[in-house]
Amino acid sequence: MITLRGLTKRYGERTAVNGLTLEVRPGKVTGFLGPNGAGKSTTMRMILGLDAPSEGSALIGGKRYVDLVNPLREVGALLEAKAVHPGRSARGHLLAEAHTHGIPAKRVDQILEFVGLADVARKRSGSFSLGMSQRLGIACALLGDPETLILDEPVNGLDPDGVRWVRDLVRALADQGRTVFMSSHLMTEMQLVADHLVIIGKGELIADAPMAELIAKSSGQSVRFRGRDTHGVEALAARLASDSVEVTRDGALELVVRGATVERVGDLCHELGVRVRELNAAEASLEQTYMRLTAGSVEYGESDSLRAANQQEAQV
Ligand SMILES: Nc1ncnc2c1ncn2[C@@H]1O[C@H](COP(=O)(O)OP(=O)(O)OP(=O)(O)O)[C@@H](O)[C@H]1O
Repeated sequence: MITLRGLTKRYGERTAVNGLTLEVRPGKVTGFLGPNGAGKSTTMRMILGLDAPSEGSALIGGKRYVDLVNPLREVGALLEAKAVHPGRSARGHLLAEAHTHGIPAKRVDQILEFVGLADVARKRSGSFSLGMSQRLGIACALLGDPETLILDEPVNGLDPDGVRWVRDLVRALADQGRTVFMSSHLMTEMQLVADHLVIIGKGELIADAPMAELIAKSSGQSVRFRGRDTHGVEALAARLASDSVEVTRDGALELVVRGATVERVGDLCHELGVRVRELNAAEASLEQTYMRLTAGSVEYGESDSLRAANQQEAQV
């Protein structure tokens, strides 16, 4: 479990992270999202003791990183700018890490096999592609078999096979009861893998909720209707509009209805004799939810008032 309490980081006048209070729980994949510059990496660096908080605290299993007796065995991390000496081989790098932390060499070979780098284990890591470097970073994170994983953009640079491999890996790690905290800008990937989401913008917490709850809340009462003829579609649209329900046309035969339930739209179709091809509650994608929630937090985005409204909605 990772516990943040009022976690704040200021660089001079600039507040990169502002009063984050939240818990990242075991047994789940928690996605960490936010626009560029939102403060994700800074937060992760503070959890890992690489940056000192200006205020507040970041604890792993109740302890600050610096107080962990055997950090590599308790928390594994992949940070974007993983520093590996380019002249060192993957195996050499992992062996050095293992040696420092009392981990047997046998584990290094196991983990190289596991991440798919066994064949290139003795090559200079400076010659690695971005995807191979990511695998080496993941190997390093897993080396000590830690209870907590902190992964900054783990799928960055991976091909579709690699992306799927990371997805299955983080799922398995969470299913084993470990705490997995990962950032990514790839919304479709995050939607597939995360159970819970933490979203920040301009260093502040925007949302901290289960994925399903967040998406359901964002979709509101949106209903997608597809008719069989324009006459029926127009009759339904006119009736909904006269009842002050928000209706948007989406092509000749489709309507998106906000503020009415599927039952209500179904009843109206029955009443008006409108023929239906499709009628369902539309679920927003994570991408739509994310864009809406962070609209006021991107540097050249919409107004702060929209964000404030969204923040209120996101208190779920
Ligand atoms: N060492 C530093 N000195 C000064 N400002 C910094 C430093 N590190 C980060 N910042 C600033 O803090 C803010 C948060 O940066 P951070 O890298 O944590 O964001 P991020 O959410 O990880 O962004 P990205 O998605 O682009 O990686 C940014 O405005 C950044 O310019």
